[in-house]
Amino acid sequence: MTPTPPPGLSVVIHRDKELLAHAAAARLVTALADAQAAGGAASVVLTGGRNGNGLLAALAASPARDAVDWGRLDVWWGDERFLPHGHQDRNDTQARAALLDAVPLDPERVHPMPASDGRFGDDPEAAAAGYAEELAAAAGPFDVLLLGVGPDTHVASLFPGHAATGVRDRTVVAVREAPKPPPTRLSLTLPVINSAREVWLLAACEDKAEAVGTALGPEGRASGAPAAAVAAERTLWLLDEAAAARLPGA
Ligand SMILES: O=C1O[C@H](COP(=O)(O)O)[C@@H](O)[C@H](O)[C@H]1O
Repeated sequence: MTPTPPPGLSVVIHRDKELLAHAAAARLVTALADAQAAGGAASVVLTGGRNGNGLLAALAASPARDAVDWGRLDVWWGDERFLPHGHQDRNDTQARAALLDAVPLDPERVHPMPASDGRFGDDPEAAAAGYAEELAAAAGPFDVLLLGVGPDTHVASLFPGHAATGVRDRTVVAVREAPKPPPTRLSLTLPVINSAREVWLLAACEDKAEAVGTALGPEGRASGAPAAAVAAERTLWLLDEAAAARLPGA
């Protein structure tokens, strides 16, 4: 029997990763346009990784993208690889290439996490504190926060069993010795992630099936999977069939 999901959590399964990217992009256009209609501005927190960048590329290719008023969108990041500005492995470099450079954003509303050659120098703790200050100065909860799910169940740069994953007293944390390169990263913490109005977790392809099965399986949070600890007002898992293959009842 398939267990009943906790309140606020839902799972949508698409045929394959391309359809997932296009459907998630369409969903994001609607969510941001709705938030702007209701409140004037909207905010989104971007993720790195294959599925997050796939969504942004699908959005760039969609004629519906202009339903978003890009000049009234605040863009934040959920995590960043702590590398020099413009490095090709930085999540913000990849997001700019996939979408951001192609839409008329207000540069003042784009909030990349600091780079290792930026104003805090090569000091990730100072950079995390600086981003936390920037966040604190912003109004209101995020409208949509995107998370890619790693094959080890990590989200943002919160890895299973890693000290940063347990941090509850800050909004942004420096991550050292991450198991996935590069080892030094910055990440939002779980309390701020869970304070978003909506969090969407994206996972596609076979290599994510075990992680998805663990996070959404009977053990849930007790599994220690960071992805299982994500619980916002609305938590939406957006999967393809391959990533959903080990869900309970699949
Ligand atoms: O390193 C990272 O990995 C995850 C997942 O990436 P994927 O390529 O396995 O989908 C991503 O969510 C995170 O933002 C990123 O820094």
